[in-house]
Amino acid sequence: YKSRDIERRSLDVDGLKRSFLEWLVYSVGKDARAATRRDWFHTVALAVRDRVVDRWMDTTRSYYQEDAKRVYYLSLEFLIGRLLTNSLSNLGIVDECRQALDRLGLSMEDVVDAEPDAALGNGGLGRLAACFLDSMASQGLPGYGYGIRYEFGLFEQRFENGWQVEYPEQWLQFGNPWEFARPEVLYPVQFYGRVEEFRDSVGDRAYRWVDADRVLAMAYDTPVVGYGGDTINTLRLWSARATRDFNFGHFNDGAYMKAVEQKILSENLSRVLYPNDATETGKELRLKQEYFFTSASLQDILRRYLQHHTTFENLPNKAAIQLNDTHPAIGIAELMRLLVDQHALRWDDAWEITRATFAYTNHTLLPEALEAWPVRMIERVLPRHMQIIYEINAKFLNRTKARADGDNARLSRLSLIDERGERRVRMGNLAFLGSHKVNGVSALHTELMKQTVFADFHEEFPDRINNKTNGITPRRWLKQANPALSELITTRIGEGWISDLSQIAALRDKADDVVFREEFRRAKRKNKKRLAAYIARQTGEEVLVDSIFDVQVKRMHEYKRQLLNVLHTIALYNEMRDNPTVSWVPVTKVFAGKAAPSYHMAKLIIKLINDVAKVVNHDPSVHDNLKVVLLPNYNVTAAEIIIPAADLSEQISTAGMEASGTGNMKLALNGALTIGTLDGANVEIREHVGPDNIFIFGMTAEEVNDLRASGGFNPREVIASNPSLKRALDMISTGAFSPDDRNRYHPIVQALTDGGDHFLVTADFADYCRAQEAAMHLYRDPEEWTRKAILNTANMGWFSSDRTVNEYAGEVWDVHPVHPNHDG
Ligand SMILES: CCc1ccc([C@H](C)CC(=O)N[C@@H]2O[C@H](CO)[C@@H](O)[C@H](O)[C@H]2O)cc1
Repeated sequence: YKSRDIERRSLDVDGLKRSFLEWLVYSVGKDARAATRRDWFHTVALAVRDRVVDRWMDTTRSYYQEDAKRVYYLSLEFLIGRLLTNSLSNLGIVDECRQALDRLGLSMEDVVDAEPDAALGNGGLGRLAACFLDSMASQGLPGYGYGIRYEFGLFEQRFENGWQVEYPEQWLQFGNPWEFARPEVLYPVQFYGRVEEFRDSVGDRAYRWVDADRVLAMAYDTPVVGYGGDTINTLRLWSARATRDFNFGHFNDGAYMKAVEQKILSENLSRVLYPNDATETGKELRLKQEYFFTSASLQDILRRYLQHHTTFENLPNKAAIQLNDTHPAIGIAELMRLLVDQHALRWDDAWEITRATFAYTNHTLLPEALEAWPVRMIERVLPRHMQIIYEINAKFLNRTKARADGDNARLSRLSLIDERGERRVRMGNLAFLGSHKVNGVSALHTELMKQTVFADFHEEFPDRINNKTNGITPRRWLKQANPALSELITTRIGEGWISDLSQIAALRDKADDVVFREEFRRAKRKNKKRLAAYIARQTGEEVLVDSIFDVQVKRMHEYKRQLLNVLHTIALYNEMRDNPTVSWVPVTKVFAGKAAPSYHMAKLIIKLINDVAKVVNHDPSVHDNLKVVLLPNYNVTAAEIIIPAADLSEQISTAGMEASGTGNMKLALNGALTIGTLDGANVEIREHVGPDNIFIFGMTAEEVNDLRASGGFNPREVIASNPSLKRALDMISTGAFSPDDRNRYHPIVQALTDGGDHFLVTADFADYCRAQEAAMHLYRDPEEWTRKAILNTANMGWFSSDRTVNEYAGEVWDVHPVHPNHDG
């Protein structure tokens, strides 16, 4: 059915204006005079939905009609951000909407700013999932996202006296106009209970999971508008519901809290996102969240499949399930349970189908981030799954034993169970074993996976590990975030680059075009003015627009080495104070990023940056030559303001520790020059932009490994031999930046000295300063700087997530674009 009222779907200014007024009055229930910015946002969003729903249904209908193979991206995180500009831009009606609002006396910016970020993720992994959704829809691939509809997303970060303080992020407070509640899509999910063994109809041993607690998973669907609006895919997020909202028995006994206890406890499952982005907490509720959304998603996937099929051997040809890290890896045991216990398949058949259906992406090698759930906990929370994991392990080790010829150390490394100390289930091993393909997220990372965490598995299954270097969507991260540069590019090479970023290479020869360079600089300067205004609003600091904007924006983590940047900042500060007559290149150090609330060292680094900023920004002896700002509450929307304004992109992690990075890609695409180590995707960025257009420094991953293995590294020696490093560290340790608490930074200084400087900050300091000087020196030559900046933008085409998802589609998922027919 399609509404005959074509008005409702018209994309012209008048049609939009009328829809806005319709929705405001009849849905938001407000008169234009009384409407708030938020009311107008809801109104515009509802009107945009009208322009989406029909094509959404056409898309889904086409998938059914063609019984197309679908991709299911299972992720505990989707860092979506705002959706209004994205939807308008992908539908191609941004200007029409702006004009319609204008005629109503409204500014588009005000309406856009009223939308809260959907911050359903921590950082890289969550944002990658969101970029992949945009790319799958824009490439016409039948891709579904499955996750959790957290009531509270990633916390709001505020600074109080320079310290990070977390506040609940209530994104749903005023409702979410983009989601469609699906109360009829409801699945039971069980926890606890016990397993009963029985003989099935043919006398075979069978198992049933009984006396378990039940929670209901209810679906909320959000349309994913592809570029051009041809394909509109679905993001299905699960919300926990109690099987019984209210217990009258308890109520009648006056036990009011008990009356709603089950409801509260059940709904806790989708209450809040765990704010750790690289340290597993081992909390039972986290395990239950992982199982909750995975079980509901698999039940939904099988229901959809069984609408066209009666037996399961075809499942791998109709569904590709991607595990976004190990967080949904329990899904392997869950699919086995559904196939064996509920659909009575033979074990081996079920295992073949499971392995052929799943694929797993690893996003980190950090030991503390690799999930390993206590056997005792899984036995209690998911008793049947623990049995199944044991069975999988037994069959695997029996099969492997022959090949291991007595190398028990190897067998115990391969085992799904870590027998050392408290017995734990290695979720990475389970994910690897239960998948037909396993990938890393950059060329270097994938090689390191084969050499370290999965070395034994790589030997066992030499053709399973493959590389899929990350990417970013050029729609949000260039077209929408940087209209100044996008319009310039489109005027020069047309707009094909938006859906095929490889076309941006046509800008290469524009690097030598002095006029284009001037226009490129003007676009950058416009973005820098916008950021300067944002910095003033957020921190009160006035920064010099023509200073070099040296940007490090990412989660706070020791391996990302914000500390190395701070030490350089202090060294530069000292040099400027020592040489006030020198004509310095003015520098604005821009930091932003959240620390996991329980990660105290990261929170101390935040305080240090704020303390250094306080001293430097108010020291008249360096005037405006150096400003340090730490912007609060870094999220997708803040990134869209900061990234287009950056001149220098800080990608300075200890080599071998950043799996890929994606901020590095966004910054280079927006014309920033990278200063970085040969880590993660920095290696491939250098290959594409050219070694002359990037500032590389520091040890390679191999050198880091050797140095660590040698055990011979003594940071105190390095510090003693580097006066500017020593001076900077002495200032920190003597309270130069914390006169109110001189020992505040003892833990940091300790970690960098006697603590062995695990992240090799002191070891890379000198070379980092050399690279910084090279960058400052080049910045004195705007023409040469701009030429290199243009060559960065022009050579970042390969880092589009369209390329990445097409590689997955061809080499892992075996899925093909479907072109929905919209003239149904
Ligand atoms: C169990 C707690 C936890 C939560 C999240 C994670 C993520 C894997 C951390 C993460 O976001 N990793 C980042 O993933 C990006 C996308 O592939 C990469 O670009 C980053 O290098 C990587 O740090 C690990 C552990």
